[in-house]
Amino acid sequence: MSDESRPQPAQTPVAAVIPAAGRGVRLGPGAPKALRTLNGTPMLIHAVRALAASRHVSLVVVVAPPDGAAEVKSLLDAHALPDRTDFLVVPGGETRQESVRLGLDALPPEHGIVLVHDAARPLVPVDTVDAVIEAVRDGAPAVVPALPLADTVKEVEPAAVTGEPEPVVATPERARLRAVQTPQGFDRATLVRAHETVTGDVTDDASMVERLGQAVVAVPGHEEAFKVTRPLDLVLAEAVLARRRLNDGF
Ligand SMILES: Nc1ccn([C@@H]2O[C@H](COP(=O)(O)OP(=O)(O)OP(=O)(O)O)[C@@H](O)[C@H]2O)c(=O)n1
Ligand SMILES: C[C@](O)(CO)[C@H](O)COP(=O)(O)O
Repeated sequence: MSDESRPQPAQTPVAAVIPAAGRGVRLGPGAPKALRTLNGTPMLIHAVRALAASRHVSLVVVVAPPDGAAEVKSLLDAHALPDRTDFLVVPGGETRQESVRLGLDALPPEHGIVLVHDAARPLVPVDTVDAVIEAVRDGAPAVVPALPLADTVKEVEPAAVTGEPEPVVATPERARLRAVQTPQGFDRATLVRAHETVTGDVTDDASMVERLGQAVVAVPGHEEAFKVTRPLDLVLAEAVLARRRLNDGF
């Protein structure tokens, strides 16, 4: 068993890095995605509250749009957030990978467990956050929340021009596939090493740990942890918030 796969002491502090520096091109013209509102509250604030709802998370590092750190600081000051949680804001980079690395660079030394959570997944339930933390505490160097797929997936030869027919080359066995969400949880040393070592295009942090040859495990994700990517996702997110309000009776 490597150093990184030993169970973590129960008191190991947990920090969350929230990359929020993306433009949201697929959502269409407007403010940077994390600053757009859902039922009147910026998506980023929903995401920060979702992570700070875990009593294990003692620090949230928000990675703001490169020229938006001051605006994000003001937003955090203007919204009610738990007292037990500290907040830091740092400017982000050109890619998600770079933004996460800038967030990691800002972490104080004591946080041995790090969650990385997309600002674009504002409605993740706290039970999902806690399940990820628990699996890291139990000794997994990297943990992803994941769901089975509803659609059949095809591998294609991508067309040079969008909209042109694409030859299908394979159909992976759906029962073995999972759609991966965030927060992804890590033993901090493992995640830092992954960001120092792995180069090239990646779409999530756990795949960087896989490239180190370290184990990554999946725990059950949640439908409400979906990523707000396209305009219809905004409609779904506001509907989820409305349903929560009804269920909470206010
Ligand atoms: N340079 C970047 C790019 C993305 N992100 C963050 O990474 C998360 C996942 O990215 P995605 O959903 O793709 O957001 P965008 O990059 O904003 O979307 P798009 O690709 O449509 O522009 C988001 O919270 C986004 O803000 C980031 O911090 N820095
Ligand atoms: C990290 C992620 O949310 C896991 O599903 C996803 O890969 C982010 O992709 P994006 O294209 O940066 O939204």
